[in-house]
Amino acid sequence: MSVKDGDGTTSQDGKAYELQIYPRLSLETASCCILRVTKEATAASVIRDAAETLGLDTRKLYVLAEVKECGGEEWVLESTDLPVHRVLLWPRKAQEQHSQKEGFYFLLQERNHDGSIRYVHLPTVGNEQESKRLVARGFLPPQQEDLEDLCNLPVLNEDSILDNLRIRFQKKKIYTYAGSILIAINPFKFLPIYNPKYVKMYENHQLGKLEPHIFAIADVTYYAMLRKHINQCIVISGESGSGKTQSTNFLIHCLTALSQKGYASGVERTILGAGPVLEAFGNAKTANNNNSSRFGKFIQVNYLESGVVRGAVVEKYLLEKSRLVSREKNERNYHVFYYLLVGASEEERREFRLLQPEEYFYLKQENFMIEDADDLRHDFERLQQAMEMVGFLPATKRQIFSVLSAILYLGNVTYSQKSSGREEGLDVGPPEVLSTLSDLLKVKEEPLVEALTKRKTVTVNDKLILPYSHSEAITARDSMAKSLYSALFDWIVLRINHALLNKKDMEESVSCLSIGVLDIFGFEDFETNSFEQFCINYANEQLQYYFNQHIFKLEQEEYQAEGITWHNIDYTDNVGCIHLISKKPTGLLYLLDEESNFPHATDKTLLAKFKQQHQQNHYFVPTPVMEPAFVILHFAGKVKYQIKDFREKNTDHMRPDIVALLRSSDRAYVRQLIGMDPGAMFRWGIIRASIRALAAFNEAGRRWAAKTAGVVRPNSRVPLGELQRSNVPIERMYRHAPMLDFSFDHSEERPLEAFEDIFASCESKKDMHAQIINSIKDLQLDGEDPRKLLQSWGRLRFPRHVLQKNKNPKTRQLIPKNLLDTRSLKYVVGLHDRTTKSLLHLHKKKRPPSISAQFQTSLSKLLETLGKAEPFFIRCLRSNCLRRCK
Ligand SMILES: Nc1ncnc2c1ncn2[C@@H]1O[C@H](COP(=O)(O)OP(=O)(O)OP(=O)(O)O)[C@@H](O)[C@H]1O
Repeated sequence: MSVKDGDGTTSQDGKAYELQIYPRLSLETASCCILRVTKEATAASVIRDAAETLGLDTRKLYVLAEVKECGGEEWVLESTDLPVHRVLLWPRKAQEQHSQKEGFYFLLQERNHDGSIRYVHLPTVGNEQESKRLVARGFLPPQQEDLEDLCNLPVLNEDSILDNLRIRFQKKKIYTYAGSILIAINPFKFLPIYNPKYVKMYENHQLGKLEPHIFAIADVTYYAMLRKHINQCIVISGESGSGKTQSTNFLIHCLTALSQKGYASGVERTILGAGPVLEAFGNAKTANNNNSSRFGKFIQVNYLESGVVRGAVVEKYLLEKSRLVSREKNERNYHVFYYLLVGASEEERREFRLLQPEEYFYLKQENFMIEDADDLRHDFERLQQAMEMVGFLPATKRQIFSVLSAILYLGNVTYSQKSSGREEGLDVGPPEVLSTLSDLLKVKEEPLVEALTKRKTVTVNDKLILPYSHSEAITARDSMAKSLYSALFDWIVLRINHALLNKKDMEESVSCLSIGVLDIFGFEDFETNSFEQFCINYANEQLQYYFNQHIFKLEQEEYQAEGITWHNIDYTDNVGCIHLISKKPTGLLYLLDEESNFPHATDKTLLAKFKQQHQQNHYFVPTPVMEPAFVILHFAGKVKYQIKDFREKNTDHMRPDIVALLRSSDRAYVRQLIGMDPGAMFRWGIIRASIRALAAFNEAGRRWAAKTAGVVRPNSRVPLGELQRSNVPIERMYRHAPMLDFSFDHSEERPLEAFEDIFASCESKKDMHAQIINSIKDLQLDGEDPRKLLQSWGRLRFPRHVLQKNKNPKTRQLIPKNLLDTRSLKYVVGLHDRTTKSLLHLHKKKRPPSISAQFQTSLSKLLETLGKAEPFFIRCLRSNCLRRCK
């Protein structure tokens, strides 16, 4: 796709876009047709134009499918979907060159009258099966050098297993079974085995009948769920860069495709948008992977009993917060910072007060070089498009970017010892950084400086204010940045879940079936391991235990119960290690919590406690007395953990004085981030959007009136102030909501003609009012009746001619429907807010739960969900670079 300005068809944004459409039909046609369309062109109009251009029989039915070869994805567009919007999510190169070889394109396919798609050229499996049958009957010699299932190896040892995997991998067979477990070796290159033909080929097939494939696992879980009415889960494990996230994407795609028979539903579209948003905020370039997920996730796809997707939920685990303030050389901070800094327009740069990337302390610690500026610019556009797909209004996007900018500025806060002799404490600066910070976060400078330099402690009788030492102040500053970012990430996950929610989920009576996919960080053993690795490896111990239970223990018990002669297989039972870490009351995590709460404790006393309590434990390996570290014998090997900062990291919540500071912000979004009332901002966001739309309606009316009277007024916009003056209830609303930031939203500026279009969609003034009432009826306006507000809006001028002439019954939704309901938002908050609350110190108890306790809670919740489901396992392996698929 390419963008052309000026000539030809133009969209609201003044651009015409080129689409290349490849026919995949039973009859021979031209290899491709090129259309020039606007951003608003629907799939239906594109199909019509393509069929005409290609000279096809227009009585036949066709569908348009978006193909993303690298993800194995093929999404059939609904007639109202907008193809150009999809293209805007593609990588830059694919957008610019838009040929099939870039792996992103549109297909035109034929559709049957029952709605199913007519697939042509399905791969044939007949011959292969025939030859297998001949081999089985002894007519052909067995010619297999490699086996699809490791369980069939005549000799089962490490060498034979690795040989088999290697031979298969060299033949580009990256998948192998070990019983029902799928082993996937990352080929680091695209293999053409993921398009919908393969989804179809594996549909409703018994595992093992066809070549091993990830779609086979998706298919088995889907049909097992429907047949047995039991939830299913797929646990994906493997080291960083082994392909877990890619596998998750293939699975989610297949699981939704199976259910929709080729059509993308609203949920899938939201999932589609959720991916790039989560990726921008939760992924970063690391030494092992240019796009490494720095958080664990569990995506649960919910189904109706009929097998149709009805919603989805994303749960996240342990975002790596430390990356925000420091990381290894050649690694990067979260993608979104670079997207913003390189991709923002001049206007955005001014608004968010952006500097050059190398001017930020939080970004310049690594060997800083941005060679991929064009990609980053494109990724920023893609991110914005994806944010829109999950329902972020332009104003919300701007609030998010302001917070990101504030986080970066925090890193530039510096300290020096107070110069004036007698006064103790620190000077904080530089002044321009502090004033920008105060402006971006909308907090007063004085309390900001206080929070950055002094600790406030409240005791029973007294309030103590103590100045930080230099290193304590740096920790406090970084802690503020980390907490803000992780609150932002939690908020984004929450809003994605809100967009993915199906209202039926709120009704208990609706019976629920689901398939969950767990993509969680693998076992870690670095040169220096700390608290983060300790938590991650503990999660892996728990998952290994779950794996053992299902693969060995339960299976063997079943054999015994059925009286089958069976020699129990020895497996490494890791329950001892789990007890060492988490058994009450002396497990390492409990000792850590104890020492984290004890005011005089240090890392040293913590280590002494560990040693004293567990000296005799087989899983607690002795270390030299002086070494500030301890070693644990994990199922995957010994790992040495440095005790330094364990206590501090375990209690790294948002500090109460920082919470108090942010609560005083004049920016509703910042207050919302720290958990005041997630609903409030959301409601006001919608009202604000409605008011803006109405202001513009009004102006369009004026313009029309002026035009018909032969006068064209140059000033095309009513200042909101004018609106305010003329409408008493609106004025009252301003008073009721002093925190609202009603400054005009420039990024939302659209030509007024666009609003005439909206007028055109309403049959009458009554109709327009009905739409707006409908849009805001769920909102609680602090006792204000929305109808009263509308009465005043009724005084706005409407262009009579448009209202009279237009009889088009199709109405247009001003604000996405699924985002209009605060009840559902509250429901999602209830589901996911536990960790946010803890993080932000909002618990009723005096002390919020420690980070490890929160992690343990979310892990137990996960294990409980997994425990109720039938599991499948995918083990991802990272191929080494010498033997990668050529
Ligand atoms: N099946 C596959 N086909 C083609 N390329 C793949 C496949 N699996 C993985 N890759 C490539 O390998 C890269 C790393 O994979 P991925 O990000 O999924 O790893 P990961 O295990 O999730 O890593 P991390 O734990 O760091 O997030 C991907 O960016 C992709 O380019």
